Amino acid sequence: MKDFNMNIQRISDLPSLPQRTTDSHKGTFGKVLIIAGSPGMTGAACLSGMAALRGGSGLVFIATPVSVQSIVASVNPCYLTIPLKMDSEDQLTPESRSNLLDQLSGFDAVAIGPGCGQRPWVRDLTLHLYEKLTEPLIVDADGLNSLAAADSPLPDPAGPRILTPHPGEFSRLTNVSIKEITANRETHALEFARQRKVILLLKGAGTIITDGSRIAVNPTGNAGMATGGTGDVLTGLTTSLAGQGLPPFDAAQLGAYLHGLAGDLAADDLTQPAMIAADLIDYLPDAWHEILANQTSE
Ligand SMILES: NC(=O)C1=CN([C@@H]2O[C@H](COP(=O)(O)OP(=O)(O)OC[C@H]3O[C@@H](n4cnc5c(N)ncnc54)[C@H](O)[C@@H]3O)[C@@H](O)[C@H]2O)[C@@H](O)CC1
Ligand SMILES: Nc1ncnc2c1ncn2[C@@H]1O[C@H](COP(=O)(O)OP(=O)(O)O)[C@@H](O)[C@H]1O
Ligand SMILES: [Mg+2]
Repeated sequence: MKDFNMNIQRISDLPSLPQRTTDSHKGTFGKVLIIAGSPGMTGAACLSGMAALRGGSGLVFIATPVSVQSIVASVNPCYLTIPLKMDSEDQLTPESRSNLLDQLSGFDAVAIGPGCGQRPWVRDLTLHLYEKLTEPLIVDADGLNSLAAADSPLPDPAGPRILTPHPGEFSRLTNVSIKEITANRETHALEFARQRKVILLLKGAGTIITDGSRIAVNPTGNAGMATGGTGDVLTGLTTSLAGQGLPPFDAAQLGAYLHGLAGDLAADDLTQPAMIAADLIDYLPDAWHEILANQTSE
């Protein structure tokens, strides 16, 4: 039985936004960590970090391999970076791993996966965080591929989890073909979220957000967003909203809505063929304007 009780018809259907009182400070809007990037895929780390900033986070940290830390850090001065040091087996050195894990409780939300590559350290860290992290964890891209490659069945997670696969990543996670997933998106999404006790955000035209019982189909977005890096932007945005204290379902739903709205505004100005993922970052302020204006007027 399909339960589409969460379709957004009006902006006022959206989850409530984090409120900004005059005495707010950086800590009010969350401190988030995004574990992302690798040689050749530093863009994914930068895009998700910048999206988290434009999502309203107070502080954004990007943990990235030390070999690309200066590249990532050079792209935007507003986020901070944490170096990940690897050993000869391409695992985190014990010092680097404990340094990172010791800091985790200080973050309000953590993301792993964009541009990480399918490396031993990514698999080890993703599985550890997925099982043990008590804060919200957003798993995307190579984090999802790590979960899919896990030998044993996924454990029940210790905290809220938001998984953000596109159909290709979801096919790896479920061993269901992309064709079958695309033909029965809601059924497969509901079942996965219910079985794994996670929030699933299944990307595509009409992104689905479900916790296994509620389901929302995102009405914003367009085919101009079929360009590399737009999913990395969504990861940053969703992580930012979760880090600002939105319940995970709401963070995913509002993240998808804002992301697609920025895409629609970008397409109006730039055309669908010409828009790129970085434009979504530039159009997020306009998307926020539209949502904030409507929230006060309705
Ligand atoms: N500038 C950068 O640094 C970028 C880095 N990226 C990273 O590249 C890595 C690989 O991710 P990719 O997604 O590119 O590669 P994947 O191999 O995971 O996924 C691409 C394949 O998934 C399938 N697919 C995706 N969306 C689909 C849909 N809506 N319907 C049907 N099939 C669909 C297609 O077969 C497609 O070829 C990730 O770590 C990602 O974060 C990408 O995000 C692109 C930009
Ligand atoms: N035709 C489309 N209509 C609406 N949104 C789309 C369309 N094609 C792609 N998108 C959106 O673009 C993003 C692509 O994510 P993903 O494939 O992970 O990109 P990347 O990994 O390159 O960053 C998703 O949010 C998806 O919903
Ligand atoms: Mg992606």
